[in-house]
Amino acid sequence: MTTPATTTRTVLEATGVTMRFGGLTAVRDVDLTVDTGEIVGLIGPNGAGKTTFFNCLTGLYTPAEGTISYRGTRLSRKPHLVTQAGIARTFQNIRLFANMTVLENVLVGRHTRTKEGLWSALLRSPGFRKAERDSEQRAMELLDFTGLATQRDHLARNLPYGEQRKLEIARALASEPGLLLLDEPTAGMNPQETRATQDLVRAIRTQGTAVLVIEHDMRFIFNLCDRVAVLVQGQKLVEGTADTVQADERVIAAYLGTPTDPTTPPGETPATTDDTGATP
Ligand SMILES: Nc1ncnc2c1ncn2[C@@H]1O[C@H](COP(=O)(O)OP(=O)(O)OP(=O)(O)O)[C@@H](O)[C@H]1O
Repeated sequence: MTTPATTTRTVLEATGVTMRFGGLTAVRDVDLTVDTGEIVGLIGPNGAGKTTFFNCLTGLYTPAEGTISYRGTRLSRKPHLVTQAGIARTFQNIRLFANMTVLENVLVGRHTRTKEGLWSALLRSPGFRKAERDSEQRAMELLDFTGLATQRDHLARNLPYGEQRKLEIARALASEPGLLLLDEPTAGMNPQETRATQDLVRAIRTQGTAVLVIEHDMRFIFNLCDRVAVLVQGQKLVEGTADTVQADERVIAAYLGTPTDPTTPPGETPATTDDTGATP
């Protein structure tokens, strides 16, 4: 099914996405697009709904309302099919295979791009061995790209924290995504590692993968992103360039936690409860 409004440049188009947990509306009527060659930031205070929105995009959650399309085609609600379609992600809490090597972790990320089936693998057919060699070559390219090639045989759990985050990115890239979702990629990093991650994300964009990134480090976001969307209490409050977002008083109010509802445009009455009666 194609979405007529989508342009050929649009990689991701999310429209009216709403996700509820019982009485809590964690994401409310959020629209967001990411175009080819873009790095888009998603920011907001703790509990604003950023990770929940990512989980809706990747099929981990099924939104109550809204549509999500990748390159004009509605996405399946099954995470492995979303990856196969071209969206890869990293997680806020690192999810590596701790007792596998660095190289093996990246090879796992290749599985959606390997056509050889179970019997081919069990019989170690020539086709399977060729696919295995190609996968390993691509995995090594990605380890070079992310600066992890010399650690290829180290166990993932023995890597320093910053390198584990890089390995998560390498593994996500192994599925050859057109869109990469990064959930707090610099959490726990020192300033030098954060700058290196900034360069890495730019390089990923240069290689043709659009990026949507959640991050609390504002310097990182404003230095890096072409466009920034701000979520507050599940709603998109503002979207624009770094300058637009930084100058918006409602964004400042949301971060400082002023008692007025920052999602209410000036002159309107603030909403205090959601439609289920719960305070968002
Ligand atoms: N599985 C869940 N069940 C119930 N409530 C949830 C669930 N996941 C998230 N929430 C709630 O939804 C709201 C949004 O949470 P979410 O983790 O998406 O926010 P966030 O913007 O990613 O926050 P942070 O920056 O702290 O990671 C919060 O109130 C959270 O408690």
